[in-house]
Amino acid sequence: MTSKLTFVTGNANKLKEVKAILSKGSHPIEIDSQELDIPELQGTTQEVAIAKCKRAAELLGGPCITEDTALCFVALKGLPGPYIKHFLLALGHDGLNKMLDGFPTREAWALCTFAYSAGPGTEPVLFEGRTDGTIVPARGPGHFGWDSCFEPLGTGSTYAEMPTDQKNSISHRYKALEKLREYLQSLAT
Ligand SMILES: O=c1nc[nH]c2c1ncn2[C@H]1C[C@H](O)[C@@H](COP(=O)(O)OP(=O)(O)OP(=O)(O)O)O1
Ligand SMILES: [Mg+2]
Repeated sequence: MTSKLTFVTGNANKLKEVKAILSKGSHPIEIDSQELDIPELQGTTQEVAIAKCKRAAELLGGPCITEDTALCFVALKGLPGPYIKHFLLALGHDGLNKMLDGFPTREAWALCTFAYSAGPGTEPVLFEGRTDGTIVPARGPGHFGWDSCFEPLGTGSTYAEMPTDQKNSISHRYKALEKLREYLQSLAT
């Protein structure tokens, strides 16, 4: 039995990965999506995620999930973090690399925060996934954000160079979704 879940996002690449990941496994979850323009709070990744999910549930008038992805540089104590979208837009892959010139490390971590709301007026539940890696000069297709300049630890490839299934088995998004899947299964039993 698959349960349908609404994912509120404006990012087609994210939607594709979420559908691919949740359609697999012993308890597949079917996803439909709504593109709502929700302003993103400034704050910690948790605060940003909770505010977005609360707003999405209010606008939808029902249960939903939302997701925020942060790219955190060790040398910058976790920044750009949830503001990566603006940094990527302004600086591009080269600029993200140049930001780290002169710092002792190019290590970074990708952090995915899913938020599940049972409906308007309820407190969203958060599910986080983290993948450690290094910021490298872009390699591979550039169609999904900073995929081409993030090389997960021990893989020798950037996310962009990996086959989809490989990224979807190690990514920050996969790890967060597995926790969300477990939670939804616990609700169903
Ligand atoms: O796996 C990923 N690999 C590479 N880049 C990624 C990934 N996941 C998000 N990204 C990019 C999209 C956006 O530039 C920023 C996060 O911003 P974020 O607000 O979470 O995404 P978004 O505004 O595009 O979609 P949404 O409508 O779900 O908020 O990092
Ligand atoms: Mg966003």
